[in-house]
Amino acid sequence: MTHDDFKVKVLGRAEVKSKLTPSSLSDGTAFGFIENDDRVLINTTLSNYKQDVETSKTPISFEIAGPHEYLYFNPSNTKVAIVTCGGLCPGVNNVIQSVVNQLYYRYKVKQIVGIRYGYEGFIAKYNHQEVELTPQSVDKIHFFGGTVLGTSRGDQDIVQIVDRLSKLNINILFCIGGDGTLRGAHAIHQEIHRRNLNISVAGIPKTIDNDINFIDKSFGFETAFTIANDIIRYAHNEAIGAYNGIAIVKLMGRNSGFIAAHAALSVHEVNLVLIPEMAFDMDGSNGFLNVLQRRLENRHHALIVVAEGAGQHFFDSATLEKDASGNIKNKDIGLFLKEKITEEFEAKGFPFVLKYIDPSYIIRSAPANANDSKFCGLLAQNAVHAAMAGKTDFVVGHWNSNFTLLPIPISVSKRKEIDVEGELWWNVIETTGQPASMKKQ
Ligand SMILES: Nc1ncnc2c1ncn2[C@@H]1O[C@H](COP(=O)(O)OP(=O)(O)O)[C@@H](O)[C@H]1O
Ligand SMILES: O=P(O)(O)OC[C@H]1O[C@](O)(COP(=O)(O)O)[C@@H](O)[C@@H]1O
Ligand SMILES: [Mg+2]
Repeated sequence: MTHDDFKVKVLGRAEVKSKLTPSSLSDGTAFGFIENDDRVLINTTLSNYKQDVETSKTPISFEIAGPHEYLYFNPSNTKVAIVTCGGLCPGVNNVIQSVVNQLYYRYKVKQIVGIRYGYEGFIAKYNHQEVELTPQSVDKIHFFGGTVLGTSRGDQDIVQIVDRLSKLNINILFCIGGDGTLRGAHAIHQEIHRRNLNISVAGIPKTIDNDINFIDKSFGFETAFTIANDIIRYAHNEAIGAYNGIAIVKLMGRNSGFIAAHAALSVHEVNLVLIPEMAFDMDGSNGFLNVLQRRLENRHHALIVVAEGAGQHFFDSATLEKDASGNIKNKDIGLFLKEKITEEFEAKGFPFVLKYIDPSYIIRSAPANANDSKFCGLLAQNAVHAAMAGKTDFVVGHWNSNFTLLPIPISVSKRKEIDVEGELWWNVIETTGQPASMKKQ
């Protein structure tokens, strides 16, 4: 990937050149506007910088998000739509509320509609009516988890979506969702471009899985692993309450183990973490079952956190199922571990007590915690700034302490995963004391 791949698109033909009133103090000091060439480096190490200088390469960087002085859209006749798609995630209502408030109060955009039940809401056959959104109608929604607009999975016809956007005279579409939603947003942008329409498409990264590339965290992720933290601590009591007590907590994380890894790091009592990125064996002296038995022989209890996508290689790939959006439906690795442990230890006559805990949707349907609430508000404000400046096919992100904008194709080019040779995974290994490898020897 090169520097140019990271350039955010701007709508072609400017309709108006409205100006944003600067935010200023009573003494006249104004907060600065962002220029298009304000950028933050992806890699800030000195060695990387030296290497780029030596090879005369333009280092890869992201556009910094923020208010632009010149606006592409004229606020008085701008119409905006907001849609929420994919799985629930803490903070979706905070984002909806902050987009509405920022548009209404900061930009004086008064025409805002909510699309019901994800991309489905654009399609006539479902007969979902748009809802008008005002600061009053979104007043208290941030106190609640879920999404007031409703959501859905499943492919929808992009041509019909753009037909509906045109019919409603929408100028900006905010798509709140994960990688699937962003792929959909890009497809919508391409159809808009093909028809030469001036509609901006903006993404806001929602997913508890935290698997969106080049974004250091998606909103909702932190709340999800914080809820998991409590559950793991309680599970620990179950483990220590019995001789050779084993507690297994399964956490969401379809293809990436960020929730499991961060939750385990936040608890400290976890002894084994299993994630999709790490291959492991059941048998053999270094395999999972022997590692667990040794742990029990030494300490007489064990706390295991397993991400739902871990160990899928134990299941028959011929029976693989997909959800309506084409995402893999993982088999239950928690139940599988429970069965294997029971089989093995019973056959050996090794005493144990096992509790399997699957908090499932509980970690994602709650309202956002304080840090996520703050993060949601700022992501939303920055998405509005960029969209009003005519940027399109972008997702607002966060990197190296800055809010950023990146082209949607870049954000979905690859799923973000834990590097098992990287710092985060080593932190987990050092905190849990688990072996670096659980492969057969
Ligand atoms: N390549 C794509 N083109 C168009 N729509 C897509 C594409 N990929 C996913 N979508 C749609 O985006 C929506 C959300 O995707 P999904 O994977 O369920 O959730 P998430 O956005 O949380 O990853 C679904 O309606 C899905 O059909
Ligand atoms: O709601 P569903 O369809 O059961 O999906 C469960 C999946 O949704 C998630 O919670 C989040 O996935 P998305 O961010 O892709 O929507 C995954 O962790 C989990 O595998
Ligand atoms: Mg997804």
